[in-house]
Amino acid sequence: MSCHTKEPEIHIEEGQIKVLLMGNPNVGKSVVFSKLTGMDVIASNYTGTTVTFTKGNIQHQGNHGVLIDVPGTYSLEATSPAEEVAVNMLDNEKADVIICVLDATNLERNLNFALQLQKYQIPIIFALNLTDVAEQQGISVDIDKLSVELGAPVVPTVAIRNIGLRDILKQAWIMAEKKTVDYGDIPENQDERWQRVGRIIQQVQQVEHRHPTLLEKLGDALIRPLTGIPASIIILALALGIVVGGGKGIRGLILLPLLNNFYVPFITNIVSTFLSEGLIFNVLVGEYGMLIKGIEWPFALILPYVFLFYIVLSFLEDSGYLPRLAVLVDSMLQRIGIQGGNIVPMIMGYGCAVPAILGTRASTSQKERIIVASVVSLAVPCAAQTGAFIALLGDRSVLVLVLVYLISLLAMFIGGMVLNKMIPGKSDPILLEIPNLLMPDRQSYLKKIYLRTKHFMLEAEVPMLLGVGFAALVAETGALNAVGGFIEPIIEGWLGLPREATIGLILGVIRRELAVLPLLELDLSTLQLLVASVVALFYLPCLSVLGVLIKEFRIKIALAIGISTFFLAFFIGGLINQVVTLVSMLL
Ligand SMILES: Nc1nc2c(ncn2[C@@H]2O[C@H](COP(=O)(O)OP(=O)(O)OP(=O)(O)O)[C@@H](O)[C@H]2O)c(=O)[nH]1
Ligand SMILES: [Mg+2]
Repeated sequence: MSCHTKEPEIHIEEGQIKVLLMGNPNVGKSVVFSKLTGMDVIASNYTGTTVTFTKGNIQHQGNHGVLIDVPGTYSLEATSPAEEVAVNMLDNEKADVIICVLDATNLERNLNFALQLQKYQIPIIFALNLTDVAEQQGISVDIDKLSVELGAPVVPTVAIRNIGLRDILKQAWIMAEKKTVDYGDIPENQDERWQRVGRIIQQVQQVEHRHPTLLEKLGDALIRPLTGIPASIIILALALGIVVGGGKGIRGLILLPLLNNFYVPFITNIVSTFLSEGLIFNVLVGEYGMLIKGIEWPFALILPYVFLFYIVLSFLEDSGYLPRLAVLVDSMLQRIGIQGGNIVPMIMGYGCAVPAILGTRASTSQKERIIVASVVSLAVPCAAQTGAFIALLGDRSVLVLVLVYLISLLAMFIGGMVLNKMIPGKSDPILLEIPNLLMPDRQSYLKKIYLRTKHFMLEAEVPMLLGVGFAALVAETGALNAVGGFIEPIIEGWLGLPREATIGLILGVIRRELAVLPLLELDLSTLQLLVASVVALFYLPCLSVLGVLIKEFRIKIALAIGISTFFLAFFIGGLINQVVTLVSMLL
């Protein structure tokens, strides 16, 4: 998952070979890519992790080449934008070699794809991956026979442990030398192909019937409603407990005391030795001081939650739990016109909406993509905004905190149903693939958490500093009064909030959590907290989300999403204020 969306350009120099990494979804291509290139790309245990291509450099004994990580695809007739990327790469890139990764625990389906690839007449090396999991399941494959059947080298690999990868690299150059290949008779149609696959499987694969492992039993239990639903409730509650409780602990016990007892006096002292009180002094270390809030907000308030959220999310991703959750909620989601598989990008939206929206590329219908992207932009608070909500409400009113999240769920559901009715077309029923339940690989798990947290810090700190600086200027120069006076009827009349709440609305344009954080500095009643939080929840997708919406859909759709969330924010927030005020007057 990455918050930047620029697609790399492929540039090949003289003498370099170009290698495509292809295969069915979720077979370990991205792990192979990371290991061979040393570049960090995200790998997760579900279909559709990679939705665009990434290019990296490889070398072997002084030879150089370019390796391209491609989204997984079930067949060469693309059914989703992600698969389209893969098929286009094959058609247009003139690769010297293809490394086709096969899942040893799922050989039949993988071989079907392998045979389809052969018609391109490009040299192929097969990496028979996940052989560790296959072994646990009692599956063994005769590598030599498979290699003869496929007319190409087959290398057994365990990508997460680097096993077999050096061999793959060596073979890549050997095969690139061969300009022509001969795969013999390539099956013409699907039926012939499946028959051929069946014959190969009979020749090369042996399955020893043994008792299912504990992980396999657990994996099954998590899908069956009777055991799966209670388990999902426990898992989600546990996840919430870790993020909310853990974040609060880290913040209250470690970060805030450090900040208030050491950092703030220290920095205020330094600044006051150079500056006397005045505008610049206040912008730096005053109420909204850049050096105070610009550090406190991202590091002490938001970071603990973002960090813990990624610890939990990455675990759910790598274990293969998310597709299991998707099966359980499938019937609920069908009601709003989307398949269960879309729960994956939706859950990712609780981290950041940008990768969530990109993740919809794995979806097979444009209608579903728009529904998921809209719902995530409208009502799913990102990890940073969740941190801000907890900071604002955790101590003052847990009830409001719970209400905000219930309202968010309700809005997702209603929003989805309305869009389902509004947008023509229907979603294709597709069987969701359930991966093996895996124990996350410790090294890649930690790396992923590190990458995501680092990315958040880089992405959040600059806008946060600028935003805080802007807020300080506006507050110190009195410009806020001018703006505040202009929209007073809305802020004070309709929403019942103090004029200073306008700062949140101005900053919220930049990032979602900035719509919430300025409220911390105000003394709000419980009702005001609720109203302000609801407005902040729906308010606007942040700038980078708007950017990705424009890129992924047409600008018209991006604008429609932006404008509707904006108006809904004021409408729903105000409605809550007016209704509660009226009811309390009547009582
Ligand atoms: N046990 C084990 N796990 C593996 C191995 N190779 C990959 N994995 C895990 O399998 C999952 C899928 O890996 P990815 O690299 O994301 O798969 P992909 O083929 O890139 O998937 P898409 O991008 O969705 O097409 C991840 O959770 C990996 O950690 C392996 O050899 N053994
Ligand atoms: Mg991938």
